Amino acid sequence: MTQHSSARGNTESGAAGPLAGLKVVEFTGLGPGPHAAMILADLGADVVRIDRPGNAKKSDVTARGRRIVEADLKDPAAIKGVLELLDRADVLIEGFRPGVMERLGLGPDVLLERNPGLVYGRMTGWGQDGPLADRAGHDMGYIARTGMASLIGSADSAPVPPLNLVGDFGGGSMFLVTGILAALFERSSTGRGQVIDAAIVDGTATLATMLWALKDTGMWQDARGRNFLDGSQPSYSYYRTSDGEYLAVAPLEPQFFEELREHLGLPEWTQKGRFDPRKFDEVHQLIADTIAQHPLAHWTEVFDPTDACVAPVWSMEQALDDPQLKARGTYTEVDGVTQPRPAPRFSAHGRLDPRPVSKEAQPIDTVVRGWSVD
Ligand SMILES: CC(C)(COP(=O)(O)OP(=O)(O)OC[C@H]1O[C@@H](n2cnc3c(N)ncnc32)[C@H](O)[C@@H]1OP(=O)(O)O)[C@@H](O)C(=O)NCCC(=O)NCCSC(=O)C(=O)O
Repeated sequence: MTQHSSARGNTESGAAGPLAGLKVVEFTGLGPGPHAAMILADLGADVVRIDRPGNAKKSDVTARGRRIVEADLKDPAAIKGVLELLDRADVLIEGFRPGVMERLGLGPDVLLERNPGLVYGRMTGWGQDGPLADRAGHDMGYIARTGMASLIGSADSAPVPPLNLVGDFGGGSMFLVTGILAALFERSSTGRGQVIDAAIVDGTATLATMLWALKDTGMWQDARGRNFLDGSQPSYSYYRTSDGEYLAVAPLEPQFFEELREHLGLPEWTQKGRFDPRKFDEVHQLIADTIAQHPLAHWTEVFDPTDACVAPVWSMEQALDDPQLKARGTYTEVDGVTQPRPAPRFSAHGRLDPRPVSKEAQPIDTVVRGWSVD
């Protein structure tokens, strides 16, 4: 019944990329689960998304590159088709509250018994166990409990939410993808799949390992607005230009700060003074006053050819015209929708293009037939 010896079996996706032939079933969730499924699809996997009836037409670009089947999972007849699909799958992704899949008869015990090679990816905020496992949550709360939110923002203000990039995607989807790929590697020698319990709190904590290392060596304070990477130090800060835009100024190393100093005409003592908290305000003011004299375009022209580690703070739209990103083709357009291109890049495949968003559901039987058992 299972096909776990082959991650490159029959598919209808015809996709290019290192994961071509990998069969993935995604149960539509929020944020990180769909993002992880998107990354696998971007890299060529044949991802089939199981959505609620009527939802396919609402798909947005985060659903790119997938085929969609609609199924009412509370209907036993629909579950039968879903089980047939999962019998043929390499990977499952779900992001419901713990226990939801079990109540649907789609828990890991049932599915791994039927398909021992299945890699069963579970994406949650709190994890599959612990006192909060059953509680609802969002990115903001997950990163708050890891101690990370307390470090972002200035000393005299509330923490600043780093959008949902740190928790949902940095600590969430990226670790789910890592777990899935690691389990597939292990399966290639054992033939067996396993359950991946990807919790945003665990991933976020691991993302911050360097901060724990710095704290251990006395180079990091457990407080907001007191550390060299949080914008409080003058040579790692945002500065306002004469046209009301912002410049990111980040020459941490002496040789790079020296380039900044020369181009801004700062006095020599600022090289050392920038690390002295008693001089922070003075150095900050000197840099701010100089940068405020010209518009962003001027500073970009001055600093782009240097190693001063200075960059314009673009809006999303401005980023599309950034010369470096344009040269790399970081963004592209598919069916009239601007979006980031798949990352990373593979020498064997060149630059990958995103596949379009499908807004039409396919019958599940068609997909099952296409995923023939080897
Ligand atoms: C996000 C949630 C709090 C949302 O909670 P709920 O809306 O109560 O959803 P649950 O997951 O508990 O349950 C989903 C229910 O939908 C049912 N369900 C799901 N799909 C279907 C289909 N296709 N058909 C019929 N029924 C369905 C499923 O059986 C469950 O029913 P019952 O079993 O009958 O209940 C939770 O899913 C969760 O904790 N997920 C893990 C963490 C997470 O994803 N957090 C948000 C990250 S995004 C983020 O932080 C951000 O955007 O910000």
